[in-house]
Amino acid sequence: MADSIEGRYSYYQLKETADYLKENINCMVPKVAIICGSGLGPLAEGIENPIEITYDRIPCFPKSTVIGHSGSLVFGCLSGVPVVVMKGRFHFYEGYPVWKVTMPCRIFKLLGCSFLIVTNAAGGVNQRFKVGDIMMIKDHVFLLGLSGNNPLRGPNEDMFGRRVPSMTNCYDMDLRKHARKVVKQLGLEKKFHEGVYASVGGPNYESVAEMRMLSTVGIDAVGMSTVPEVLVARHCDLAVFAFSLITNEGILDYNSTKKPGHLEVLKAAKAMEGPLQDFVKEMVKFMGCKKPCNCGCC
Ligand SMILES: O=P(O)(O)O[C@@H]1C[C@H](O)[C@@H](CO)O1
Ligand code: HPA
Repeated sequence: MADSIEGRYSYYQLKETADYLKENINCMVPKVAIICGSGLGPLAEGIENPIEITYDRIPCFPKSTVIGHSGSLVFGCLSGVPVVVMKGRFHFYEGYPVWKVTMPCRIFKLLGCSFLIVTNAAGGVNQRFKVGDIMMIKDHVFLLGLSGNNPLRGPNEDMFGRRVPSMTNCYDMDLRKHARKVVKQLGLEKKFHEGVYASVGGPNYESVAEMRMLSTVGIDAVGMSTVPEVLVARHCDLAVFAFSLITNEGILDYNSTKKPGHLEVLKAAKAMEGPLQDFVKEMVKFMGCKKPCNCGCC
C-alpha cells in the first residue's frame, strides 16, 4: 500500500531550507551533489575548504539513524568543482515516507546543482560479482514504486517537473560512457560491471527465494535505496550517475548458512574507500567541464 503524502513539503518550504543553506555557504553554487551509501561517507574526504552542516541544524531535514550514515551535508570543492556531499542518506525502512527520503534531491536542485551522483552498498545478485566490485547502474527495478509507493505520488509540483516523467536515459549515457574511460584509466576493469539495480524496502536482507526471483528477472544487484532519489532527481532534470559497491554475495542456495550483515557491508565499503574516491573525483571533474544542463537543446 502507498504511504501517506500528508505533510509533504511544498516548493516554498523547500525553498526556505535551500535559502538557509545558501546563507551558510557564502552563496556558493554547487554543481554536483553526491549521495553517500552505507559506509561510503569518506567519499567526502578530499573536499577543499569544506563547510559541514549537520542535519539537525537544517530546517525540515530528517535525521540519519543508520550506522555508517553520519548525518551532514559537506559543501566545498572536489577536483576543482563546487559540490555538496550528503554524508548519510534516509531510507524508507527507517520509517520515513518516500517523499521525505528524497527531499534532499529537490534541495540540491534549488541550490543550483545540475548533476547527482548516487552511491549505495548492495548485494550481488549476479553470481559473477564479487565483494568489492563496482556496478555502474544502467537501469533499475523499483519494487516499492511498482506497487504504488512512489516519491512523486500526490499533486505534482510543477515548479520541479512534469506530472509523468520519462525514465529513458535515466542513468545518463554520456556519463556512463565517460565512466568506462575512467575505469580503464584507474585500472579498475576487473572490478567493474554494468547492471540493473533493484530497490527493495528493507530492512531485512532478502530470502533465498527472493534472491532467486530477482536473479530470474535479470537483476544484478539489490539494495534498499537509490531509486527513490533517482526518480525525484530525474523529475527535476538533474543528470544522474549511480553505482553500487557490491558488499556481500546474494545467497541463492537453500543449503547455505552464510548470513549477510551490516558490519560486513561497512567493512567491504571501507576496503574500497581509496579507489572509490578516485573514481568519484574523476567523474566530478568531467561533470565540471560539461554544460550545466542535459536537455539537449543548449
Ligand atoms: O544506503 P545504502 O543503500 O548504501 O545502504 C545499504 C542498504 C541498507 O541500509 C544497508 C544494509 O546493510 O546498506
Ligand atoms: N540486500 C539488500 N540491501 C543491501 C544488501 C543486500 O544484500 N547489501 C547491502 N545492502
